[in-house]
Amino acid sequence: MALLLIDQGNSNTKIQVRSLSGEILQATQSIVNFEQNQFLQSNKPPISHIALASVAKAEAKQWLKESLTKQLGSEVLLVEAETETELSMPNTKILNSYRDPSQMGIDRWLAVVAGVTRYPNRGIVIVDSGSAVNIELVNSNAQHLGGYIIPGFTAMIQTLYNGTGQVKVDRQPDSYSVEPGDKTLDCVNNGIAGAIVGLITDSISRLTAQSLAEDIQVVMAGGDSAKLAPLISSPTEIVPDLVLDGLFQWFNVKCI
Ligand SMILES: Nc1ncnc2c1ncn2[C@@H]1O[C@H](COP(=O)(O)OP(=O)(O)OP(=O)(O)O)[C@@H](O)[C@H]1O
Ligand SMILES: CC(C)(CO)[C@@H](O)C(=O)NCCC(=O)O
Ligand SMILES: [K+]
Repeated sequence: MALLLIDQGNSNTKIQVRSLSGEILQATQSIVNFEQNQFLQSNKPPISHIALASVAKAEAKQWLKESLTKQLGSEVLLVEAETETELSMPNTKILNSYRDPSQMGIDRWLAVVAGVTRYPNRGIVIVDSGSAVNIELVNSNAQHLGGYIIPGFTAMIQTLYNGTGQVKVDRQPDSYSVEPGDKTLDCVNNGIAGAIVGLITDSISRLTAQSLAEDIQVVMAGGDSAKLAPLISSPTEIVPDLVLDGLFQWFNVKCI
């Protein structure tokens, strides 16, 4: 018996097959063609449960849900953000800041589930830098204090490229700097890196002030985390599969 976990983002869909005890048996970054998908056809042990966390457009989510049921013959459990979620550790539940949790992207909530599971009783700032960058502030009582959503690096570059006559930067550097630039390329790249790093740094300061904690842990996921992490002065851990880890924790508590 195995569990299929899916994180459908706005650009990529990450997938893992795990045993019911959490061991990762298979992992892949994308599924394009279900009918020919070796990944889903070669599964041993057979998949008994499917959990889907999606922030994609309604049609893409529906297509994925239907394709999975057709291909694998199991119902798909569609996971959604909620007011509070019990964790596997005793007496720990995470509390949502959203008045209407149905408006919160499930990837954000699962990142909080995974972050608190990794760092219970600790103030955490979670940064997921993908198509969008979202930042979550969580205090040491597992209360989500709110967060931020800004365009990702690529989206910011594209906005300048499309919206101006002369700011035609079309590539990102291999590493980020926040030094003031002396040519267009550096002004744009360092400016965008500075905007993201500045918001992360401000989030750390806010959480420190609000929760009277000094040892804030930063947890990062998403395509830009390796480039952003060196610019953050607080302890930082990169957890590439943070959302899938959270999805497993969620399933483990609710369904196993
Ligand atoms: N080699 C790379 N290839 C693609 N993107 C990269 C690479 N290196 C860094 N990036 C950055 O990673 C971002 C994509 O990150 P990620 O793969 O986490 O996005 P995503 O899965 O589309 O996010 P979402 O969950 O929002 O859909 C790009 O916007 C880009 O800024
Ligand atoms: C912010 C993103 C795009 C990050 O993937 C996603 O979590 C989302 O679509 N959220 C919905 C809006 C919200 O969380 O308030
Ligand atoms: K993101």
